[in-house]
Amino acid sequence: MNRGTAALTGSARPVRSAMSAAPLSLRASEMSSAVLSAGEFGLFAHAGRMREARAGEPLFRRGDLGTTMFVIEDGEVDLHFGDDLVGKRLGPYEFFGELGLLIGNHARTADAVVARDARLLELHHQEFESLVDRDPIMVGAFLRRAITRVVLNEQSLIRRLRRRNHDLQAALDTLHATTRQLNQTEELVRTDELTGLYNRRGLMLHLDECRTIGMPPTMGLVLVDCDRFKQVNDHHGHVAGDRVLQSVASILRAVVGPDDIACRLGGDEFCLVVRAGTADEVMRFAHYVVRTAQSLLELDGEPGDDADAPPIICPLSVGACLVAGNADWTDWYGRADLALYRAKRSGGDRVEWQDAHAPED
Ligand SMILES: Nc1nc2c(ncn2[C@@H]2O[C@H](COP(=O)(O)OP(=O)(O)OP(=O)(O)O)[C@@H](O)[C@H]2O)c(=O)[nH]1
Repeated sequence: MNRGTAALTGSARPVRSAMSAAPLSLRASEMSSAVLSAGEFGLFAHAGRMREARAGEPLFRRGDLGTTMFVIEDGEVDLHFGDDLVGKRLGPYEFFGELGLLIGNHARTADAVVARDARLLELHHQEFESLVDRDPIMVGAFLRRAITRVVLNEQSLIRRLRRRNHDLQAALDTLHATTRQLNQTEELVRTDELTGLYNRRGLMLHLDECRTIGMPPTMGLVLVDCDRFKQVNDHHGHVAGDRVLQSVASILRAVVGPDDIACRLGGDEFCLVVRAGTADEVMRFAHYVVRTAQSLLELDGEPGDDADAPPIICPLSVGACLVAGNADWTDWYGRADLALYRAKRSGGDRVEWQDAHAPED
């Protein structure tokens, strides 16, 4: 055991006067100082042991149960508190690990590693107790200082954690706002601007999503195309044409349930993808669309109306079919398009059905 007192009395660098001289008049910053006075160092050296430590040598690790305190006589020691907490570098006459000394078997809160070759005084729990008789005033003052330091450290930690919580909350809020914006953007990308229905991209993405969670064995596809729509544009202008397209969208929106999709594929072509297991179910959707357009046309052309007023709707041609859930869109569309083609060729304003195995004309 190296008591090291000779080294202390001459070389000790008193950072301020002995604590016992005026402990009560000290400011909080001084009360929390981790630097020993020459008197304290000399007293502790009576009971503790001096030891040499090489740069890089670990003195203790976080979580180790400690019963000793260290004072640096010469050299430097780094304390790492882990995570993103700021570490500390301690120099001559600074002490650390005092909770191990005061409480005994206290889990270390930092890794202590020698940063520069050091000469250290190590003081054990029981060794410290033996100093109480030797100089109770100085020991009392040290204890008061050590406790103040612990309390101030705790308070500073709480403040840091509060700040970090606040920063985290702010980061979460930003994240939520960004997610909301992303969702809105994604919604816009999937939506047809004129009608508010899904656009072709939206329909494809929706079908992809349905495929990942499992498609029903059969679905109904209702392909809708405006009849002689070009004439509406040519006679009444593009704005009137837009209004007709919006009316078609309203009819489709009115007929779909929560599991169905109404989509504007492009131009004057629309479709419904509906949950259906039979031809009758699909045909109900198809007839509803054509008949609603017919009813609106009748209203539009009532006696007394201005014959040259822009129309609110135009006749619609519809091709309908049942499709297999595991088939792809090209197959679905090809089949419904055959029926639509027949409806157009027959003069439009009607529904045609395409059976799975019917001869294709
Ligand atoms: N107003 C308006 N017109 C559009 C829009 N998109 C495409 N069109 C027009 O829709 C018309 C479609 O013409 P066609 O494909 O010949 O269709 P149609 O006149 O209905 O002919 P059939 O289907 O054979 O009865 C074209 O004149 C396009 O310019 C749009 O967003 N708004």
